[in-house]
Amino acid sequence: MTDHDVRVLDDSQFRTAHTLFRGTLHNAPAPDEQWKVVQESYEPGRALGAFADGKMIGTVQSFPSRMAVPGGAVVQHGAVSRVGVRADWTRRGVLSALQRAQLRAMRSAGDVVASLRASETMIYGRYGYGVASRFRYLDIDRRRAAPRSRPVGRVRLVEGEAGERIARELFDELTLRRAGTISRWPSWWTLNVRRAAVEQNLKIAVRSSSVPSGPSGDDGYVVFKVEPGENDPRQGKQTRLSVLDLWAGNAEAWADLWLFVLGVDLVGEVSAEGRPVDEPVQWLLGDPRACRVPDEFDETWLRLLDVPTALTARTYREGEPVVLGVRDVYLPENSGSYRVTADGVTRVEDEPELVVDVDVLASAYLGDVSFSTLAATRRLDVVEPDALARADTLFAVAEVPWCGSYF
Ligand SMILES: CC(=O)SCCNC(=O)CCNC(=O)[C@H](O)C(C)(C)COP(=O)(O)OP(=O)(O)OC[C@H]1O[C@@H](n2cnc3c(N)ncnc32)[C@H](O)[C@@H]1OP(=O)(O)O
Repeated sequence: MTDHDVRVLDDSQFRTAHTLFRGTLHNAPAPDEQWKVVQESYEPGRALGAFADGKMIGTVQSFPSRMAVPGGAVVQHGAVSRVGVRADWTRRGVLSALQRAQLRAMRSAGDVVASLRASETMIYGRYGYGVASRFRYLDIDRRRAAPRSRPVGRVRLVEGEAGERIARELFDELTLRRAGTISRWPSWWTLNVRRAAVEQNLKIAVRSSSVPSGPSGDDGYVVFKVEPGENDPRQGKQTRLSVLDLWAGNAEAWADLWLFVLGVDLVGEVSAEGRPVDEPVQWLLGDPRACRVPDEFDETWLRLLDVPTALTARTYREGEPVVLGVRDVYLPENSGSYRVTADGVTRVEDEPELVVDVDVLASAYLGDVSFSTLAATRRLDVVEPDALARADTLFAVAEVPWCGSYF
């Protein structure tokens, strides 16, 4: 018997939930103007609240989305966000109750996977979420960078709603190719681009090739902002240009967009966050040391909600089969043995050769970490030692997973 219960919220309760969540991040309630934009991002049926004595004490929410998995298939995805429990109710099992209800609700709604960005790394593993992609920060000393080439296509600044419209169209065209990328929901753009465009003076530059490929010829964009720094007469103006969102349909467009931001005058440093770990920006530069990687971070915390469907959705490399045993406490119907082969996956009664908790399977699922690494760090049970090499071969991917959308 608990002293709280969990319910699906109706739209009259969304603002209370949002205020509660902001409070758990030590932020004041959203002012009315901001709430007008934020409320569109609450989806009926996807926001839950925990209640005690008739008062909301915790909340979780998810956005409807899709995610690309290795091999190119796209699965239904719940993007979990706005998780918070009031400070006077923490460590009494409220989040656990919310998670139990949310995992069940998302699975029932047909979400094959869920993902989130974790405020702290100790929270979500117990609920079956595992780190499945990483991102990195870049800081480029623009005056030292000495780019090796010049743009070969055309990069133009597009202002106002036209810029956002082109960026959205290009994003929809270019995402869901790399494993781990997700579709964005309409309010993502309203909150992260339209509102920020006004508040933070965001700029959007669009790249087109000299030989048009698609109908518009546009094949990439970058959203960035420039924060003027102190005017120090010894060093010139230390102004920072931050790359917030950069997507390109091909290598030429990618290089042109980076060369464009590196070419903006009166900027001391070009920085970026949330970039893929395999992005070779330093190779564009005459002085590769001008590009520093100050940090690498966990990005996607992935939850396989429907393990058989998720395992079947991705492809596998040529190799000998392996039998994986999966343990899932919160969604026990996922527990069992799965025979993974180059041709697909079947549920079996065989004894497993490797046994993983569902959060560890999530970490291996997009290909970011191998079973051998997980075994070496004591994250899985090895019944049959030579199964590790077989699992590594089957799950290997050519390109590291990356999401590139913060929520
Ligand atoms: C996707 C996102 O939105 S990320 C944002 C997450 N929200 C925040 O960080 C806001 C501030 N924090 C909070 O609101 C709360 O502390 C929450 C939501 C993180 C946790 O809520 P709680 O109701 O305290 O969690 P609950 O009591 O169910 O904890 C379950 C277990 O997780 C552990 N746990 C929960 N939070 C943490 C934490 N931050 N660090 C370490 N362990 C934690 C608890 O100790 C407990 O362990 P036990 O089962 O061994 O006793």
